[in-house]
Amino acid sequence: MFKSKVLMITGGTGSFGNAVLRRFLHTEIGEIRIFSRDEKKQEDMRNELKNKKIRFCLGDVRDYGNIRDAMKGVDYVFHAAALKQVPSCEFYPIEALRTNVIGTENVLQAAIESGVNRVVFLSTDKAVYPINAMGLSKAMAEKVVLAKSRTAGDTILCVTRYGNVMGSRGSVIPLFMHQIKHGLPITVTDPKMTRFLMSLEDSVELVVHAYQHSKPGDIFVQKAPAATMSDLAIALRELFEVRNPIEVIGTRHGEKLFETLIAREEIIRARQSSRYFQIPADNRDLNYDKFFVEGEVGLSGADDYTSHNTERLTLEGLKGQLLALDFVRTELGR
Ligand SMILES: O=c1ccn([C@@H]2O[C@H](COP(=O)(O)OP(=O)(O)O[C@H]3O[C@H](CO)[C@H](O)[C@H](O)[C@H]3O)[C@@H](O)[C@H]2O)c(=O)[nH]1
Repeated sequence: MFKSKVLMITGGTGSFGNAVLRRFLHTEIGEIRIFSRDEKKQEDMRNELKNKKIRFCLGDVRDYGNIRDAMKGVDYVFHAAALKQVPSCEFYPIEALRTNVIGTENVLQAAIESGVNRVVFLSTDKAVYPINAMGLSKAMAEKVVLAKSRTAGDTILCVTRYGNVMGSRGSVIPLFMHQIKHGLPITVTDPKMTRFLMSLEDSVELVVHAYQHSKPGDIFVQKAPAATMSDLAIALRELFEVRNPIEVIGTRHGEKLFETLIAREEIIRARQSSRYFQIPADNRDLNYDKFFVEGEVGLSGADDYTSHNTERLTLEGLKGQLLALDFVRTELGR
C-alpha cells in the first residue's frame, strides 16, 4: 500500500500523525508530508525520527496559499488538522470555524486542484447532533466534504468519525492515571456518562479502511464498545491497586451524557461489515420530493448508534482494553 506514493497528513505532529508514521514509515511509501503550524513539534519529530522519507511543511490550513503550495505532488491526504478541545472552541467559536470549516474547505480545494487521489477527513462523534462549538464546526466540515465530493472530479473525498481515542493528549485516561499516581481523588463528571472507546491503532486502521474502500462522500465509522465513567475510574483503580476516592464533579460545559456515532437517518442507509459501517452519500439532487412531501418510512423503526446502546464493556473487558495500551503497561511496570 502507498508504494512510492506521497501521503500528506495535515495536523501531522499530533498523536494520530505519529501513529500513522509508526505504521507506514518503514514500508515502501515514497514520502510522508507533515503539514502543521508548530515549528517546535516539527523540529522534535525531525530530530527523533531522522528519516528522509518525512518532509515537513510549516503552515496553517486557514491560509489557502500555504496549503496549495504544500499540496503539490501529493497522492493522498489524511486531513487531521483541527481545533478539537471542547472548552476552547466554546470560548472561541470563530477560531473553530476558521480552522475546522474554512481550513477543511481549503484542504479539499487544494487537493482537487493538485489532482490528489483521495482525501480522508477525520471527524468525531461530537459532530452528530452537535451541542458544542467543536462538534458544530466538525458537523459543518463534514457537510463541506459531502457537498464538495459531488463535484471533485477524480479526487475522492470521504469522512471518518471517531469516538474517544484512549490516551490521547489531555484526555480522561491519562488524567485519571495522574490522579491515581499523586494520591488525588479521581474526578468523575457523571458516573453514568458513557463514551465510545477506541485505540490510536484503531483510528489509523479506520482511516486506512476508508482510504481503501471509499466512494465519494462516504462516511466511515468503526463499531466500538463503550464504558461508563464510573467503570473507567474503578477499572483503573483496580489495575493500579489503589484506593483513591472517586469524587463526582458534575457534567462539564458543552458535554453530553452519551455520544452518537451514527444518526438513525444515516443508519438506515449504512452498509456494514463485521467491523465497520459505511454510510453512502445522499446523492439525490436539490429537487427531490423527500425534502418536501415524502417521508422516510424505514426511519420509524431505526435507532441512533450511541455510546449508551453499543456493546457495554464489563469491568474485566475494560481492564483488558486498558492493559492493551502501552502507556498503561509502562506505568504499571509491565
Ligand atoms: O476529570 C474528568 C474529565 C473527563 N471526564 C469524562 O471523561 C470522558 C471523556 O472526556 P475527555 O476530556 O477525555 O474527552 P471528550 O469526550 O471531552 O473529548 C475527546 O474526545 C472527542 C471525541 O469524542 C474528541 O476527540 C475530543 O477532541 C477529545 O478531547 C467524558 O465523559 C468526561 O465527562 C471525567 O469523568 N472526569
